[in-house]
Parts: sequence; structure tokens; C-alpha cells
Amino acid sequence: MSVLEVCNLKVSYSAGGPQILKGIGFEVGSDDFCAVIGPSGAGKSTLIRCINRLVEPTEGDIILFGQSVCPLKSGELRRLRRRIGMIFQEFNLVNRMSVMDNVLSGRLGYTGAFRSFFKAFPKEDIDRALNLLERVGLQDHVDKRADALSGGQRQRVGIARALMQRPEILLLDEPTSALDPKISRDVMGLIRELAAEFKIPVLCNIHDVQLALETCNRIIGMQDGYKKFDGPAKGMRKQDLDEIYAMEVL
Ligand SMILES: Nc1ncnc2c1ncn2[C@@H]1O[C@H](COP(=O)(O)OP(=O)(O)OP(=O)(O)O)[C@@H](O)[C@H]1O
Repeated sequence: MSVLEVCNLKVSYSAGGPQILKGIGFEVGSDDFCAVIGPSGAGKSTLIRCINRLVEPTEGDIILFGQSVCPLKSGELRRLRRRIGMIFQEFNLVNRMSVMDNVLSGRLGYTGAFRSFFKAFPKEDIDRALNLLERVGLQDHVDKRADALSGGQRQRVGIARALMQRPEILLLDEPTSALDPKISRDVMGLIRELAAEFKIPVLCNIHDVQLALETCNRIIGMQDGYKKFDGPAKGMRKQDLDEIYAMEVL
């Protein structure tokens, strides 16, 4: 069953400006852990950001959980975004807040303004946050400030925060770009493990092709705003990669 359908998606950042996405179409199924790869500037990040309308599509449609995303007004869009977990390259943590509060902030979309202001989270949320922090290996860092952690640990907080909202899809935008190769593998392995356990489909913009092939079951290859490849990671040949990266100037 498909969770996400992207139909003939086109994006220009300004009227009359260059077209960044030139008619992209694909579906993501409930079991997919799908990487989006391609050279710098291919439009990978733009594509991921269109799905929750951080970037506004110019043409085409995005159907998420059976609902068209493009016409949603702000309240409906907010409700839809609660169902989407995002993990970013820059972690997007609040540095001066504790690890625990950063994770709990994943529930803010669900908590009333009064409760949020006084940080009065239900016990159930606190238990869940502690449990997730243990799952990502940060049980000994719960009360530390976020800026006291290493990059890999910060991204683990980002993972716990995204899972805190019980997302029905995870969108990852270069989640390992700021990390060294060993930590990147650990972080991607952890995301894969947790996504499988919680049965959450994943769409992931990722630079590191080798890591994408190791971690993801499906690859979408983009080049200059077009989809060039869509298939199982296992079936991908060197020739497919050469075609996707043919235009890259090193
Ligand atoms: N906010 C923006 N306004 C105008 N142009 C933008 C904006 N964001 C991205 N672009 C342009 O869109 C094109 C695609 O960028 P995008 O970040 O989606 O590509 P990418 O494949 O993710 O690249 P990279 O791997 O280098 O991050 C680039 O030419 C970029 O300059």
C-alpha cells in the first residue's frame, strides 16, 4: 500500500525562475526505506521539503496518507505535519534546552498552549521520551544541555524527538552530512532499526551513495530535476550510478 504519492511534481523558487523539479513522480510504500540520491543541485532537498510544504510545489500533486497536501490551509497543514517526522542535517535542536526537553518538544504539536508553556507533559509522554532516549543510547545524558553533546549524540536526540510524535512517515534531509563516516553508519543503522520496529516508511535525501546502498531497500536517483532511476538498492548497477552522476563536475 502506498503511503505517499508524488505526481508530476514541478518546482520553481520564483515566478519565471529556473525549474528545480521538472515533473517527478513516484510512490512510497509502507515498507519502504527509500533513499533519494543524486549530484549536488539535483533537487533532492527541494523534493523532500515539498512533501510537508516547507517548499511550495509549483505544479503537480503530493498525496500523503490518501490526502492531497497542496491545497491544505494552515490548520490542516499543521495537523498533517504532526504525522510526519523530520530529521535534519543540522539537527535543529534547541541548544540551551536539555536533551529531555528537546525530545519532549516532539510532542508540542499535540500539547495545549498552557501545558507547553509550563512544560506540563503527561507522564505517558515523559515515559515515552525516557524509553526513546534509552533506545538511542542516551539514557545517561537526559539532563544535559543539547549543546554539550557530540554531533552523533545530537542526531540521536533528533531521532528520538522525531519518534516522539509517533510519525507515520519519516523524512530525512541529509541526516548524516555533518557526521564522520563511522558515526554516519551507526546513525543510519539506528534509524533503519527503529523505522522497522515502529513500521514507519522512510524517505531520505542522502549524499553518501555507499551508505544509501547499504541502508536503504530502494533508491530514487535524481539528476537536474528529473528522476533517472527508481528501483531496489540491490539491483542497482554501476552503470545506473554512472548515469545519475554523469553531469557532476568534480
Ligand atoms: N530557497 C531557494 N531559493 C532559490 N533557489 C534554491 C533554494 N533552495 C534551493 N535552490 C536551488 O535549487 C537547486 C536544487 O537545490 P537542492 O538543495 O534541492 O539540491 P540538492 O540535490 O539537495 O543539492 P545538495 O546535495 O547540494 O544539497 C539548486 O540550484 C539550488 O541553488
